[in-house]
Amino acid sequence: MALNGKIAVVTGAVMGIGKAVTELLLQNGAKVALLDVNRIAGESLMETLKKQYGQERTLLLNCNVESDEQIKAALQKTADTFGGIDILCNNAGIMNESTWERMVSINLMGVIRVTYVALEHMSKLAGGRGGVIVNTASLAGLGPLLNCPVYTATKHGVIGFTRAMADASTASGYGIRVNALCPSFVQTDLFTNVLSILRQSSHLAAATHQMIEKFGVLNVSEVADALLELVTDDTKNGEALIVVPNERNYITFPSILK
Ligand SMILES: NC(=O)c1ccc[n+]([C@@H]2O[C@H](COP(=O)([O-])OP(=O)(O)OC[C@H]3O[C@@H](n4cnc5c(N)ncnc54)[C@H](O)[C@@H]3O)[C@@H](O)[C@H]2O)c1
Ligand SMILES: CCCCC[C@H](O)/C=C/C=C\C=C\C=C\[C@@H](O)[C@@H](O)CCCC(=O)O
Repeated sequence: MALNGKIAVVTGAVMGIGKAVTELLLQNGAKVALLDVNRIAGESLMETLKKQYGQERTLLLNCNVESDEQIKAALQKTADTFGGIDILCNNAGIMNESTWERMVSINLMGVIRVTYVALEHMSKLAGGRGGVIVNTASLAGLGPLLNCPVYTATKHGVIGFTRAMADASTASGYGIRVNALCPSFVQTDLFTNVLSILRQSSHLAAATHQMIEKFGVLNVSEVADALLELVTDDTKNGEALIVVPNERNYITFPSILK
């Protein structure tokens, strides 16, 4: 998929990975609707983006992915403003085991909610143009992070949902590719905040720090570049792309599961 003129929706767009994804999509000629709950950071980012990319290529929408009503309004506003939706980046997510039910509602259910509403705009069966959906999972979606079992479950769920939706799209003729992005640790507020929480539960902190040593820490640009590959490579559907520093690999799932 060539990005010039394409219309993208990014959730969790104003900080961290989502901000880097938004900027990379704009650099490649797309229009971007930024969906987020952080108004202050969003308004500050929009000032920068409008100066760099003009007034017409970005749209900031206050949207909590826990709210079906807000999601429907945001995607309708995007379609009305830009003329449709070609790309969806389900990126919004949190890491807080002490509010695990909210984390499930955002990390997994949020991906499901936004995907289902986006199908009404993107699917060729609904009069859409087709397109691509990339869900930000995690390396913790492929293997356990012992200090955050519920987070691990949400990311495993994102990958399962992604692969099932990819198969459903192919079988149904939606014309939509659906892929998962699985970064290791990334230098963002989410990562920094978790490290500070971990200090309070030292019995697991050591093991987590060993994993950080093992997998390394990515910068957000490396993650955004990997997402761009999933968006632009029309051969990718139902894939899970692992991203670690200086390396990217597509996971091969057991053939019995294909
Ligand atoms: N940082 C990492 O180590 C890492 C690694 C792998 C995957 N991930 C995943 O990447 C995604 C982005 O994480 P990040 O590290 O950039 O985090 P971040 O905290 O830097 O940014 C997350 C963004 O999502 C927004 N957000 C949070 N809850 C929301 C909601 N209910 N509705 C809408 N927006 C909401 C926040 O306001 C923020 O702008 C998450 O899904 C996370 O699980 C992060
Ligand atoms: C503590 C910060 C939370 C960040 C969450 C974010 O999604 C990042 C996750 C990054 C890496 C996850 C790694 C999971 C690894 C498991 O699959 C397991 O294989 C680890 C085994 C480690 C070892 O000792 O070999």
